[in-house]
Amino acid sequence: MKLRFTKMQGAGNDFVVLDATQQPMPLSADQLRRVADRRFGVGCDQILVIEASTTAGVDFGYRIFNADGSEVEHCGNGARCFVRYVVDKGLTDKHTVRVQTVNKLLELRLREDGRVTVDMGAPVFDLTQVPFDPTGLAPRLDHGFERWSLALGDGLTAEVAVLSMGNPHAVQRVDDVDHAPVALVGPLVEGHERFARRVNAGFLQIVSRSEVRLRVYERGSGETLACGTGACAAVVAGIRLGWLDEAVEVHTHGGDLRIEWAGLSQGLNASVYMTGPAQTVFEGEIEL
Ligand SMILES: N[C@@H](CCC[C@H](N)C(=O)O)C(=O)O
Repeated sequence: MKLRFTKMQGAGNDFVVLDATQQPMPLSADQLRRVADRRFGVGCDQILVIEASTTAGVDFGYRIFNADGSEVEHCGNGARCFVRYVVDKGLTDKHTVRVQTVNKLLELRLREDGRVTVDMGAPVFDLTQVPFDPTGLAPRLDHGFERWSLALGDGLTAEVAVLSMGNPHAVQRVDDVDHAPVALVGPLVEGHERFARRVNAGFLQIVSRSEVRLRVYERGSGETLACGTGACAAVVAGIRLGWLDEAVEVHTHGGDLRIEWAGLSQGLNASVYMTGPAQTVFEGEIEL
């Protein structure tokens, strides 16, 4: 079977985008892994599948698969590439589109300067929804928000803030992201037994109240150059812990994202807004 694809990237988080608006594209987990493989396939962090929608007020369906073939709920950088794709391909003439993921309705806006702003929805702090099991742990509280000490084995621990942006995140503060042990600690947090569906592990360096640096070891894909939902989760955690103001520039190894959340002034269920780049890299066809 021949598969036509578009390769895209947002702040260096890269995607294979598949158009399933005309016909369904039921790929097996093996086929998804092959597409994502950087040596035997196209290579990407995530595969994004664009589907037609039959729901009133919803323009498209949006399915997301990690490089390991697992289907996930949300992808922030992917959402920006999504709107760039449907506009560039003429699948819509709207510059604000509404898309349905497996658990969220997102509004994506293509701006005049080519960047994209996404209403990422409200963060979720209910631990059962992350899901995270804190049984037997005593949280450390700052400004009323918890951080949990996770035992990682061999005397290692990580103190993480836990929340969901539709997908699960555990954010820890580090002094310097360049020297943070992401390759060692990332997988231990990602697969920690307290996270029943695994978790994205964020490493956050505070530069000032409006500027941070971030690395994320992503569930199902390993460390990526940027993670949009990870940036939202890290900024929301930093705001709740009293470290950050409501608008924050996030520097990742792949580019910069702007994250805004007015949760302390407008209520915890205020939406998080993310703005950043989205680009097409090339198009092609792969035999599966
Ligand atoms: N790169 C993404 C997140 C993709 C999904 C994530 N790995 C998960 O399993 O939840 C982003 O930009 O948000």
